[in-house]
Amino acid sequence: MSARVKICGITTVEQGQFAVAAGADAIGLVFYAKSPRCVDLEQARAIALACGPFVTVTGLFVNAAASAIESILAKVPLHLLQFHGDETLSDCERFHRPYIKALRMRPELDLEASIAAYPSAVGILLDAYRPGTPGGTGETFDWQRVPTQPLKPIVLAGGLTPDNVSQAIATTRCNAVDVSGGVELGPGMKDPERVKNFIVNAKRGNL
Ligand SMILES: O=C(O)c1ccccc1N[C@@H]1O[C@H](COP(=O)(O)O)[C@@H](O)[C@H]1O
Repeated sequence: MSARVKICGITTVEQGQFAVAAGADAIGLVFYAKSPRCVDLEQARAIALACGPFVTVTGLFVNAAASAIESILAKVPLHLLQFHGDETLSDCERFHRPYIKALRMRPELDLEASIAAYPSAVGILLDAYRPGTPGGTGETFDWQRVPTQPLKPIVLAGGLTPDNVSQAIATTRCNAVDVSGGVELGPGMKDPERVKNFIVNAKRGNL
């Protein structure tokens, strides 16, 4: 099976459309004010509606207030929630939507126990750990740490690029990848060529 691909940090309708045209299975809208990729409600709604059916529109949150998430859900048609902070199981479950939980690969992280803590997640996203930054760092982690028989489907993230994504999939045997910085010209500016190459290389399958 070829890998599922999410292009995260889409900031314009045009970027959403070219990601979908290039074969993205999912796009990500960042609702985290400190990110250079943060979108407002109007932008987010326009992008979500422009992606067309059968594309998973994902909302990324970092320790957001429940009321803020509710306001976004009332306006923006999100299919999947991505919790990228320190959200607990009940924080993730309270919206009754499919969700993925991001775990940052701190050296001392008990990965098995951390995955088991989110039994209702549709997947667990593994990202690099940089102290003080919740994600989107453009940094990789040791792919050998990805479990070969995980309790939950794994989404691999962190520093992926068109050049390393095939190797990342071959090493981890994950069937979903997420990228932000590795397909950009600058923060928030997706590069159509890099997006296309990333998707081609991810979907080419394991090396
Ligand atoms: O993209 C962001 O700005 C962001 C901000 C805060 C938390 C997560 C964020 N992005 C997610 O981080 C990972 C790795 O991104 P990168 O490819 O290394 O740039 C990915 O899952 C993004 O969705």
